[in-house]
Amino acid sequence: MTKTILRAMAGETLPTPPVWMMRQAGRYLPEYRATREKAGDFLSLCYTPELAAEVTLQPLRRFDFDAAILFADILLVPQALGADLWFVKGEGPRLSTITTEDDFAALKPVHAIDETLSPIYETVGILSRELPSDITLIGFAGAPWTVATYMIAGKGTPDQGPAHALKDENRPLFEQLLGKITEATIEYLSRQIEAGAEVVKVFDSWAGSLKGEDFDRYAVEPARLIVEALKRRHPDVPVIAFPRGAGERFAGLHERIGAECIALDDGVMPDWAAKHVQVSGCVQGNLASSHMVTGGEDLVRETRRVVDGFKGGPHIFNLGHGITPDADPDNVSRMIEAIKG
Ligand SMILES: Cc1c2[nH]c(c1CCC(=O)O)Cc1[nH]c(c(CCC(=O)O)c1C)Cc1[nH]c(c(CCC(=O)O)c1C)Cc1[nH]c(c(C)c1CCC(=O)O)C2
Repeated sequence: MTKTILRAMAGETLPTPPVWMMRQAGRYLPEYRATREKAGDFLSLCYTPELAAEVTLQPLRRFDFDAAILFADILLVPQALGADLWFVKGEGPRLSTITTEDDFAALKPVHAIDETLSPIYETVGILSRELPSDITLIGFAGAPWTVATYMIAGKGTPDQGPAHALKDENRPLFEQLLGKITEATIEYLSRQIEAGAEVVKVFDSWAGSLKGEDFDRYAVEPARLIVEALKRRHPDVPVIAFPRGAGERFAGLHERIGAECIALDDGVMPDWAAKHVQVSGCVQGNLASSHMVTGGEDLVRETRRVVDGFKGGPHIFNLGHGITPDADPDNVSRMIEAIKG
């Protein structure tokens, strides 16, 4: 086992952490914008395997990254379950909403998702053949709670209010929806692994808005179920869980979820996280993505602080959240230089 990402996820402390970046294929790169133009729109890009593979590979041609992440989106699963999905320029995703028993009953069965998602597995297959042998291929899906927040509201919301409201007003329906997304996610990630994904990551971008017992029931438990089911089918494929905004609740999550790696956002300090999270296994993170816009001495200093903070244990360097479209690609090079020298 030579790939650095897999070594870190197996618990090895490396002299230099391997690095990749959330949204590393994205609008901050002119070559991404050109390929997206060629595809016509974002969803066509996701569903055209040759082009999706092309944009996945673009950042690796520029930067010394140790992993490639499949180019797709967490909202393809709701679409595969029968929700309408479209993107409004400058605003973000829109979906048909699930707020009643009838809406839920109209969704397709879980086994039908492959009809929509097979081009994604094809992209994974292309990447698994074309990637350099030292680069790890990461597949991903959204976590059930985060995906549900979009399915219930029909769009992104600052506080996930509509999903919290459904949870309070019709908990059985809310739990049925989460259960269905959980099952679909297990199938989707299994197919990605069978097509060649070497690691899978579960993005729970809105986990932080779940309070008290809700965090355990709707962030931790679905992630645990997904990991458990994947381990039964693919025991050797490591998992990254990213319950963004978990704060102090990041402590103990390796054990509770069963994931080899816990991804940290920039809301926790490396010193704290080394002591309370990294003691239990590999961590990924957590430079604030704003440094990719502002650059300068702060970028170098903060990059070193993250590297030094986690140097005592297994660590994969990453940002705390996705790189933004206004980022300067030169700052990515500076960050990697500060990590790898
Ligand atoms: C919540 C969420 C989504 N998608 C995703 C999340 C979870 C992580 C997070 O919190 O960022 C995850 C995601 N989205 C995308 C990836 C690809 C892999 C990667 O490079 O990390 C991944 C892992 C591509 C994308 N997904 C999207 C883009 C931008 C699309 C474009 O080219 O216009 C990319 C590169 C679109 C998207 N997709 C989503 C939103 C809210 C948006 C619009 C926001 C925006 O416009 O930046 C849903």
